[in-house]
Amino acid sequence: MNRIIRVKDVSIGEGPPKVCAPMVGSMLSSLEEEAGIINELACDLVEWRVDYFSGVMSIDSVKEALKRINSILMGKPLIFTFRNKAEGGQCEIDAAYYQELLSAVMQTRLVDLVDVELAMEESMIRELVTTARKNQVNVIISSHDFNQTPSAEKMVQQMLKAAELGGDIPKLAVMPRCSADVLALMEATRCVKEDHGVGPLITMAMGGLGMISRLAGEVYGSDLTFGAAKAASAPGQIAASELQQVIQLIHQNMPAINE
Ligand SMILES: O=C1C[C@@](O)(C(=O)O)C[C@@H](O)[C@@H]1O
Repeated sequence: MNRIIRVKDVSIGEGPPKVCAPMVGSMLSSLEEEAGIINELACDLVEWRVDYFSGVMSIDSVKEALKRINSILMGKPLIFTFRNKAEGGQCEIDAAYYQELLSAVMQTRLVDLVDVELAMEESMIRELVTTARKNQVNVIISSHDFNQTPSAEKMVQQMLKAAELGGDIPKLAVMPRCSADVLALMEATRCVKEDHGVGPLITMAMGGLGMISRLAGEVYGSDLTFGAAKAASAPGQIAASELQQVIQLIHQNMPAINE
């Protein structure tokens, strides 16, 4: 399944890792401002972290905001993410509303990718994947651990499970406690990509210790990384423009083996 996902004119899974800037505004006015800033940034995609939005409990408000955001963003592919508190998000919603929200948003066809958490019930994940397919939306299936880094074996299993459930892009974010944890995240990513042939992938070790993983994805197999526009959405995220410079530097020096 190691393939290339094409969203608008961005190819995820080939060339240098793509840079995604998160939008974290709580009001429509701040989201509009962020979308304007992102238009000027050297980033490839945008993520709307809707768990930061004050209108998140109204599907109509979310749809309205989505239309507005889309009209400002000049064709950059959009990832729609509701991040539950247990996985580092701002608030918690029940499973039924999570499904209703994501399904309604996919049906607008105003998003290119949607983030679905691996911790959700399997049956719900499969239903969301079916809705995504019907609406030509790609699915990221994600898992986050803000406290620790699981064993490399467990991380491999999590990514393979995400792919088995129909995810187009498995994603894993973990918190390293030592340099061995950072290396374990990288090794797990390499193993899923090279030994199991599954990809594209998005992985990162968070915090300062993990920052190298946000820069060096092309070396070990992560195809997309998050860089801050107005504000960071996770520990260890650096400014998207600085991130892009380092990614391009690494890319220019990569041997042809990864071309
Ligand atoms: O899952 C992720 C990755 C992330 O947590 C990071 O560490 O950059 C940032 C989030 O906005 C995104 O949804």
